Amino acid sequence: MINFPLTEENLLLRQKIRSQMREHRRLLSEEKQRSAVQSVIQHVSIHEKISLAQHIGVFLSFDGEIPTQPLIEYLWQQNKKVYLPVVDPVLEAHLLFVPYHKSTPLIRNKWNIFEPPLEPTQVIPFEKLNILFVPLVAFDKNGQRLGMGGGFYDRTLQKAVSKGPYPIGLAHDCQRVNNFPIAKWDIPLPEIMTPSKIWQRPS
Ligand SMILES: Nc1nc2c(c(=O)[nH]1)N(C=O)[C@@H](CNc1ccc(C(=O)N[C@@H](CCC(=O)O)C(=O)O)cc1)CN2
Ligand SMILES: Nc1ncnc2c1ncn2[C@@H]1O[C@H](COP(=O)(O)OP(=O)(O)OP(=O)(O)O)[C@@H](O)[C@H]1O
Repeated sequence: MINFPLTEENLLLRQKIRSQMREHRRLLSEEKQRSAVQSVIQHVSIHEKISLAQHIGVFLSFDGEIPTQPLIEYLWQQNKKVYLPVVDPVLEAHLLFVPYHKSTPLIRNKWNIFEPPLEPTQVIPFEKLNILFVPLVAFDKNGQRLGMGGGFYDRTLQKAVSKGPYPIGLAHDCQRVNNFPIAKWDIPLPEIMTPSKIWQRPS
């Protein structure tokens, strides 16, 4: 459902889908969350692009997202370098990526999401990332995504269109919807991993 520009009604529909999907994922049991990340690690372990990658952007989960810490530990074991997003204090609604090691201290940002402290000298040039795992709230079979509504990853993905990391969405199966109103700034993902399968964007 493409809509340029979004009508008031469609903006409201996007909001409604966001709150429903956030509630669904928050209601998943701890057991379901634990098995979700183990299934994702299985997909990751046989993923060719990931096996070739050196620098991988991930995120620290909140609000019922697939818990990424076990995935990060798996990537560390594979000798991958892992990076986390930090909200850019200068460029509004942009993300910077900084290294994440076992000993990196973490602080809560204004949404209670853990972030490493921002050391400007540590920021990796975005195009050096090979893979970027992307959080999302809802997705469809064409790779369209709805995020938290801040536009952070839309802006980040725009930078990845021509050069930069290969983006892979990460979500629970229950976050898939048949369709939702798409905005002109929404950038579809080539691939979305859920516990049950990898959704490839049809070409
Ligand atoms: N784990 C993780 N980290 C992430 C994201 C994410 O989706 N997941 N983000 C992906 O973009 C960015 C954070 N974006 C966020 C945007 C809005 C809200 C939020 O809670 N908004 C309030 C409403 C705020 C308002 O409108 O005043 C809410 O929904 O209750 C949280 C995070 C960067 N880090
Ligand atoms: N590439 C962009 N450049 C400038 N503004 C943008 C861009 N992408 C999104 N925005 C703005 O950001 C706001 C939020 O966008 P949207 O509702 O699509 O966020 P989202 O995809 O849910 O969030 P996120 O990308 O952080 O997960 C919109 O008002 C939109 O105008």
